[in-house]
Amino acid sequence: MTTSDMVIDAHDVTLTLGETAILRGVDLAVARGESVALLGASGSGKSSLLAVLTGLERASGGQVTVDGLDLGILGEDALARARRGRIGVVLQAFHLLPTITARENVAVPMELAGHDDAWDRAGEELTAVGLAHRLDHYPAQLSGGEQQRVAIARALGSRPPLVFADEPTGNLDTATGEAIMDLLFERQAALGTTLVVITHDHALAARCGRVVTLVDGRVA
Ligand SMILES: Nc1ncnc2c1ncn2[C@@H]1O[C@H](COP(=O)(O)OP(=O)(O)OP(=O)(O)O)[C@@H](O)[C@H]1O
Repeated sequence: MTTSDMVIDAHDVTLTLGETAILRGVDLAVARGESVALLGASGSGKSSLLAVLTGLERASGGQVTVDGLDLGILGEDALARARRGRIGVVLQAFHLLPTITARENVAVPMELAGHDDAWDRAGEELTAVGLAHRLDHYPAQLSGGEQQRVAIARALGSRPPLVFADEPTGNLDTATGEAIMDLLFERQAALGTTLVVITHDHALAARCGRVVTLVDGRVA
């Protein structure tokens, strides 16, 4: 496989905050269209690695390339643009804006990513995740599972090549969580998206094509 087939190509990544070595030489290569679980116990460094791979935190050492862009050499503005266009994120706690509707929550990031037809596409995305009847609802009017469906529509709406799902079922009961993962994998397969699922849940991790385990800031 060539480097260009890799959506994530990280070499010897270190992250040191204060005196603490948090990531200690992480190597991670994820191919286009792959689904990979990043599995690890609490404190193993999953969130820190996510922050580095999404450009929210700069690595202290090593090289991080995402969709062909070397994050280490980008300025802040270019990093922010890269995040908007290339990376979608589904978080555990939904993180929808409470004062705007489901449709607006999906449309706003699409507009920021430069899509002229964001409003129509937001409607289509929400329909694709089974929420055609909830377009004008505010987050507080939606169940936890429905809010997570909105979060999936929002993350995949701009068709980023790479989507991270950080404990995407964490706030949900088992059946709802499984339905959310079914939906996420279904949309990933339909769109050919690369998906990285960050989790401490072995059963969830096993549903991904490959499992990468982090132990104490290193890939085990
Ligand atoms: N700003 C910081 N300064 C110093 N240490 C930190 C900082 N942020 C995180 N850490 C430490 O880095 C280690 C990894 O934390 P991280 O949040 O990445 O782990 P995690 O695997 O995501 O854990 P969890 O599943 O509990 O969210 C932990 O020991 C944590 O205490």
